[in-house]
Amino acid sequence: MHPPEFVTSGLRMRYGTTDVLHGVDVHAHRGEVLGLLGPNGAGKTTTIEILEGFRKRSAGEVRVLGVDPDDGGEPWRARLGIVLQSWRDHAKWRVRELLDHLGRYYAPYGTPTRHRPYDADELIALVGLTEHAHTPVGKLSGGQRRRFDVAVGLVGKPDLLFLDEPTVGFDPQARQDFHELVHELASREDTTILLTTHDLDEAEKLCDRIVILLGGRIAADGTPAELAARVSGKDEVSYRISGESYVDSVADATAHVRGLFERHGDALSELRVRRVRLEDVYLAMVREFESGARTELAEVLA
Ligand SMILES: Nc1ncnc2c1ncn2[C@@H]1O[C@H](COP(=O)(O)OP(=O)(O)OP(=O)(O)O)[C@@H](O)[C@H]1O
Repeated sequence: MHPPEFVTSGLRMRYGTTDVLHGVDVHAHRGEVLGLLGPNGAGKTTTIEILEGFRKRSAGEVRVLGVDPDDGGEPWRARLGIVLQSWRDHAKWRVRELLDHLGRYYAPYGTPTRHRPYDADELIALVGLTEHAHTPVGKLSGGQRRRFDVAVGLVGKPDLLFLDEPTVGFDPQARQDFHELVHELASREDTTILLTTHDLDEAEKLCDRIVILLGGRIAADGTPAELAARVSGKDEVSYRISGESYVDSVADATAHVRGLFERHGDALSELRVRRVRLEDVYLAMVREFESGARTELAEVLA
């Protein structure tokens, strides 16, 4: 197997006297879509900015495309694609013009297998902005602007793409288009993608693997199915019998439903089975973490 496209080991970050990353070990292989989840302030952006070479870490080992980001030169930078949480300049440039302009920076870094940059029109079509190719960037709507941000991140045909909350402000159609785009980039272009999102359904759909960061520490790392299995036994079966409502938490919903029919037959109605979703696991972990943090604080204050 190839070495990971990026890897951190014992990554620590301290702002002033506050530690925000306490030894984070995370990696992704080529073509993998990795989701970095966690509540506000967990350290996601800090982690991404260290990988991008925008922030100097306090301690730990980091390799991104085989290079320490603190020493990354232009050829290294040209292989990264970055979509920041917000980016507000270039208002007067038009969409096509600006992509064309930015694309030129990447031209010398093309390889026989990876032509750089993207053709501007192809890229504009890919993010669904063809109708706005000649609109000044400052006149795009919020969601259109976000599509444009994604195009800026992609223009150099990156090997490794960082997406920090890429779908904020997307309407449902834009969201679905974007999900298809991510799948296509990972499968057809072998692009490795690290993304943060607060939309758990999106993470479940998009990510091959998910890392949950809580208070600057990794609380979980696994496929969406592996994480959901952590609360296995918790499929929810709800139903009514003779007007009374019931909700059961069960390991094997099929067997449970069979038993219900055997015992109650026609008296059973409004049967629903709800499988465990990533959101349930995530919220349970965040609640557990927060109650632990409150206990710790109470102990300090006592
Ligand atoms: N430049 C800075 N100086 C001091 N503290 C900072 C700085 N940047 C971030 N922090 C702190 O570091 C912690 C982690 O912030 P970070 O932005 O990495 O979180 P996040 O997980 O990306 O959050 P969000 O979901 O809100 O984007 C927060 O407590 C934040 O206040």
